[in-house]
Amino acid sequence: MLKVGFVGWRGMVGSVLMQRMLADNDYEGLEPVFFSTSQAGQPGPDIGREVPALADAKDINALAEMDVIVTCQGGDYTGEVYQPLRDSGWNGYWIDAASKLRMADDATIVLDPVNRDVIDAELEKGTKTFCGGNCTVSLMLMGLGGLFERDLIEWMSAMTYQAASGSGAQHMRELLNQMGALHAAVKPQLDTPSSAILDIDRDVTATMRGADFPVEQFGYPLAGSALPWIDSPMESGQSKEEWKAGAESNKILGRQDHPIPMDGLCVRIGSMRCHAQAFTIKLKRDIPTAEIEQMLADHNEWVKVVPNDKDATLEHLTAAAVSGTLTVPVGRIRKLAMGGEYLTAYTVGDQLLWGAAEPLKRMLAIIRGQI
Ligand SMILES: NC(=O)C1=CN([C@@H]2O[C@H](COP(=O)(O)OP(=O)(O)OC[C@H]3O[C@@H](n4cnc5c(N)ncnc54)[C@H](OP(=O)(O)O)[C@@H]3O)[C@@H](O)[C@H]2O)C=CC1
Ligand SMILES: N[C@@H](CC(=O)OP(=O)(O)O)C(=O)O
Repeated sequence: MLKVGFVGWRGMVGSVLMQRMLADNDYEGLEPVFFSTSQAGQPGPDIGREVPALADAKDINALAEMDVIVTCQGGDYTGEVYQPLRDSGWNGYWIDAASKLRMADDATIVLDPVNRDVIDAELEKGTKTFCGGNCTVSLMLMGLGGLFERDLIEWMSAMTYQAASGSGAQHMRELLNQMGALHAAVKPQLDTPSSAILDIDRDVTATMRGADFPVEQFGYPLAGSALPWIDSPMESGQSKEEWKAGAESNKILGRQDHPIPMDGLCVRIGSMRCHAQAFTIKLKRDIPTAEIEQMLADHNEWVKVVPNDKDATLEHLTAAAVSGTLTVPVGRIRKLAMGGEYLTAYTVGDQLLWGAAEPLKRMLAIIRGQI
C-alpha cells in the first residue's frame, strides 16, 4: 500500500486539504503517516480509522520511508528538509504547497485542469517534485483556462483583490478584530439614528489611526482600508506576488520559452478567504463575446460563466457566494472601449481550495492513477 506522509496538516491549508480528502474518501487504499514539527509522539488526527502517533517532521529517516510526502508546512520547512532528504537517496514524490521550489528546474507546478498534459509529460520523464501554484495564479488560470488553451491571449493584466487568508490564520483573526474595534468605537452613534455620519466617519478614522488599533499581523489597518502591496519588493518595482503572475503562469502553461506577458497590481482587501481579480486582456484577434463565454464555460467543470448583468453579478460573483466552494465564477465579460481585441473579465475563488489545497489533493490522486 502506498505510504503517504502528511506534513503541515494542522495548519490552515493542511486542514482544508484534510477536509477535502475526508470528504472524497481519499485515505482509502493508502497508508497515511502524519508528521509534525512540534508534536511528535502525540496522537494523530481523526480520519475515521486508526493512525500511528505523529512522527517527527524533521526526521529524515522517517520521511525517507514514505513513497509520497505531501507538505503544507511552508517554505522554511521545505528549505530545511527537502534537499537533505533527496541527498539521502530518497526518490519519492514530493507534493508541496509552498512557493520555495516552484521555479526550480526539476519541479513542476500543478493545476491539472489547466496543465494535465504538462504533468503527464513530467511524470513520464520521471519528475518527482510537484508544487501547487500561487493562489491568484491558480484561480486566474482556472477562470480563464478556455482562452489560454486556445492560445488567444497576447498579453494580460490582473488587478487583484486578495483575502486576509493569503497571509495566514492570524491575519484572518486580526481582520475580524479590526472590524470589531471599528464597530465598537462608534456603536453608540450607530444605535442613534439621528447621529451624523461625518461624526461617525471621523471617529472610525481616528480609531483606525490610533495606537491601540490591532495591527500586529498586517502592520497597517486593513478593515475599512486596502493594502496595495503583497509579499516582498522586487528589483523591477513589482511586488513578488505581482511577479508570480507572469513567472508561474507561463511555467504552468509550459510556455517559458514563449511567455505571455502578464502583470498587474496585487491588493489586500478585507475579504476572509476569497481572492478576486479584474482582468484586462489583449486578445490575438477580435472574437465575439458569446464565443468567448462558451470557451470559458467549456474549459473545466468548476468554472461558471456569470452573465454580465447586475443581479446575476452581485448574486454569484462575490466572496460571499463562493467561499468554501470549488466553484470559480467568471463574469463582467465584455469588450472594452479600446476595441474588439480588448476584453475585460472578473473572477473570484476560494484561495484555500483551488488556490492551495485542491491542486495538491488532485496531484496525489494522479500519482495513484485515480484521475
Ligand atoms: N495561507 C495561504 O493562503 C497559502 C499558503 N501556502 C503555503 O502553505 C504554508 C502553510 O500555510 P498555513 O496553512 O497558512 O500555515 P499555518 O500557520 O496555519 O500552519 C503551519 C504550521 O504551523 C504549526 N502550528 C503551530 N501552532 C498551530 C496551531 N495552533 N494550529 C495549527 N497549526 C499550528 C503546524 O505545524 P506543526 O504541527 O509542525 O507544529 C502547522 O502545520 C505557507 O507557508 C505557504 O507556504 C500556499 C498557498 C496558500
Ligand atoms: N501570497 C498569497 C498567499 C500565498 O501563500 O502565496 P504563495 O503560495 O505564492 O506564497 C497571498 O498573500 O494572498
